[in-house]
Amino acid sequence: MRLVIGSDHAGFPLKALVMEHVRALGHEVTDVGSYDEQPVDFPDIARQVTDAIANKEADRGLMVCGTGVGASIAANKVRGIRAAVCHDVHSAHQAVEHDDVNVMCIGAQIVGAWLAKDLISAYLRAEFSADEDFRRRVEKLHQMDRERN
Ligand SMILES: O=C(CO)[C@H](O)[C@H](O)[C@H](O)COP(=O)(O)O
Repeated sequence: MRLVIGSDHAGFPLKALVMEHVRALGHEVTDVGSYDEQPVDFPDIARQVTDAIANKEADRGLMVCGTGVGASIAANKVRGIRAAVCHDVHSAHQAVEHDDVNVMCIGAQIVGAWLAKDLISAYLRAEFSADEDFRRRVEKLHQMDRERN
């Protein structure tokens, strides 16, 4: 899978740690920053992550900010993006299986490196279910997207 990964300053240390894990799992990673702990606004990074997905340069995204909250709010502003904060392994795979989440957001102030790696493994392993109930619900999300101003 082609993964685009981004963080703000608060997420940078954890992003640096987990990137190696993502590559070790055999995925291609594009890092859109930040590249150090200088303050940067998470919406700017979210835009780069979501652009890569919208332009089909990446299949899914991963964002790391302090809590994951700001990153998910920003990413969800973009058509076609279904972002979620996932801080437990069950949510990390079910978000994809049921809701076709394409940007997982994690908080570097909330989870440590080992849990982050487990969350990312679960997220990247998961695939959107063929179950018609889940497909119908996500289609309704697409419809809401189309109706946005
Ligand atoms: O968690 C975040 C947004 O939901 C951000 O990463 C920041 O940690 C948070 O906004 C605090 O900002 P600060 O500039 O790091 O104090």
